[in-house]
Amino acid sequence: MEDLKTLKGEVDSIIFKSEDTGFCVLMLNCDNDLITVVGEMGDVEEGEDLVVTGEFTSHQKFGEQFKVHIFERSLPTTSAAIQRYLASGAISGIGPVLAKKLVNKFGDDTLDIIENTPDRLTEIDGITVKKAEKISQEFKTTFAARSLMSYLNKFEIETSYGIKAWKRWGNTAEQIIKSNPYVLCIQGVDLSFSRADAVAAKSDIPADSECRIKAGITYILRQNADQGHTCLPLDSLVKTAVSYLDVDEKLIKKVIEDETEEENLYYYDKHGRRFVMLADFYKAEDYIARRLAIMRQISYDNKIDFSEVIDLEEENNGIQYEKIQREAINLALSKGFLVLTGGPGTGKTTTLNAIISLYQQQGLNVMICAPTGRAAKRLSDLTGFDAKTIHRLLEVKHTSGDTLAFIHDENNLLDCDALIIDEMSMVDSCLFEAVLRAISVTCKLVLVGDSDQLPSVGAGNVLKDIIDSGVMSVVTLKEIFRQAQESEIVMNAHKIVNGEHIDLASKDKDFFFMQRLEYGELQDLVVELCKTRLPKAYDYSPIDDIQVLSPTRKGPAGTVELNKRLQQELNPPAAGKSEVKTPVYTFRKGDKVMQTKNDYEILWKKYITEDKTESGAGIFNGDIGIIIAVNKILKTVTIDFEGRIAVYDKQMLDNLELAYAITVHKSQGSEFDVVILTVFGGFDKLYYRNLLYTAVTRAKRMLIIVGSKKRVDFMIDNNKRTLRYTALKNMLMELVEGDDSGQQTLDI
Ligand SMILES: Nc1ncnc2c1ncn2[C@@H]1O[C@H](COP(=O)(O)OP(=O)(O)OP(=O)(O)O)[C@@H](O)[C@H]1O
Repeated sequence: MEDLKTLKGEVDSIIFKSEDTGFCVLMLNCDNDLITVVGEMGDVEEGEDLVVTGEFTSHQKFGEQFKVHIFERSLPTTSAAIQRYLASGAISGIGPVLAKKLVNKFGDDTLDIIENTPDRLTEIDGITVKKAEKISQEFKTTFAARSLMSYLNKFEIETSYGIKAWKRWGNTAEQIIKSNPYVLCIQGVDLSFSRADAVAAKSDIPADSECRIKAGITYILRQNADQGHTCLPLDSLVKTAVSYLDVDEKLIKKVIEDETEEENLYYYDKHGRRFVMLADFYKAEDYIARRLAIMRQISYDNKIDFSEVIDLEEENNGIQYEKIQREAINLALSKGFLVLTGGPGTGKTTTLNAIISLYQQQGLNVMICAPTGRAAKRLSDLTGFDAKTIHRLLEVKHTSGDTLAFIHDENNLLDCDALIIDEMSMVDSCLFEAVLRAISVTCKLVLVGDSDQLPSVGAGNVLKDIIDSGVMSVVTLKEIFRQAQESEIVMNAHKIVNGEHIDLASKDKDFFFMQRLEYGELQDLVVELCKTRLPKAYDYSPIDDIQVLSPTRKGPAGTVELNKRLQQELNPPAAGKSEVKTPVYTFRKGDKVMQTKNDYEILWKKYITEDKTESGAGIFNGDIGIIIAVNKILKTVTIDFEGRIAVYDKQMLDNLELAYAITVHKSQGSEFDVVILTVFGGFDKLYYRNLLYTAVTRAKRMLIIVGSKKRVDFMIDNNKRTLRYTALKNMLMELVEGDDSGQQTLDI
């Protein structure tokens, strides 16, 4: 940033412009010198005057470019520039012909007349009073957008935030932001609190102003929601807010009180302690609790015995269900609500298949879904039914402000009589609320999952809260079936979850341990296994079959470093393989990549046959794909996400990572033929039992742990279950308190 320069000139031509991000490539005419200028400059048009501050950078292929950090724009002043500006289509309703007529008539005053005395436009043939008004209005709207971008740009806030604010508040955006810059932190615009705080400080908004405290409290609650909490104890929230905002405790308490009166925040009291909840989480957990309580009540008397149909199902399938499996099937048929839980190999899928089959025999329309694409695919493979992701089932609806809404809700229910959700441990409170809103109260619901897996990425602990409430029908399968006992992956997973140390010396089955106590050696071994040993010995594909997992992103055994090594070995640079660089990674054609954030707007296309395509929107956190093309000029990357083809621009690449190695958290809900897990070094708090259990249960055929035996034992001993503050369990218990409807929690 030391060599910042300022250029002034007129926009000669626009080479590329992204409507979503505001990223532009344009030619700027600076005293008849044409300079390539790149950066986020929003809806800039040909003919405009620009003042850009930035630096010259050298591009391997395109030569010298000027990279913009800050830009200011002013409207063109000369007749020629005004004509070019209007002819470019900047103001809708004016094309090249009308632009010429206007400038011929009004010369340098054209824009002034359009803005301030539009009735004079009627002096031109064909412009009615109505059209003149419309043109003037259009000009003012466009001008307001430009003014907003320039205003934000003064604080070095990127145009992409301006575009989101503009979409949200339109013409009034600038005014709203000037009086309260913290509105930029709302969901959908998503500027960080500290950046909005910097704008406020420069705009002389006092540190103890109500708008700052409100935004600060929301920020603390949202940050904690990102860690999984749907609520926070009032005392901790106040303490954190006092130190973070450096504001008097009384003021903080008063703002929280006011916010609860406005219903932006809610209090929830449990075990004599007061908690504070953001409105969306309060409403989600409250709704879930009420709906489940109703479902429980509806099936209060349904104690029908389905033994005969279960006998028949056994006969048809040549299988004898265990007593506990029969109980689960009977509950699913009679009660209409069931949580089916248990570790690997305990018979969940077998039980589920019987439930689905019997539902269908009863003429019920059954739908099955899972939270991620990979989990849905696995479920389809195991059950033979077409399982969808929850997002696809509910169908994402686009709303202003980028908030998530679904086409299926209480006004447009899903046409199903029974819904099965697998990998329920990954479903957060808001998503489960959306599911319940989209099904009728009489729709049967079976939730399948393993509550010992890591909890959902989003806030809430739904599966565990429902189980721990003790008031809903839950069947826990504990016995490991004989076939599954053959697998050391399965047996060791159960030992891990029970806190038993495992035998790492065994070498003859599917579970291997390779000790490496030096980072370089550890990386070398991971590379060697992926690149040569496993492909040679077992014909596993390094990209499709093998997945490297690590508890952490950081450090030599973390995913960032491992990805760089693996990329270098598995997909090195080569002539004809174009690439694009981001601050963390270089992305190259052929790379295995992963989306790291839910993005409901990314468009994709799927080729069904050569000339038939299906299209849709949404690439989600954890989706893994392969880069099939890189456009170096536009800095776009085309990715094949298991058949869905999506094009990413520069900004979207921020949410993309190399995926030769991924964190255990990101692997939730997926299974891979071979998992190589690194367990060495790193922060103690990332090395705990449930994380190891989740990693081990991702492997279908082979698991190889590379690292330190001491660290593996430490993980098994560290039973710090991540504490989550949530309200659902208590809400449910309160609602059914004293109601003895005979729900069963079977734990055999
Ligand atoms: N009643 C039964 N009698 C005999 N074998 C059974 C029975 N139930 C399940 N099995 C077998 O036990 C093994 C594990 O069952 P299943 O795949 O249903 O478990 P799961 O809990 O879904 O496991 P995972 O979570 O690992 O997929 C399978 O081989 C299955 O065929």
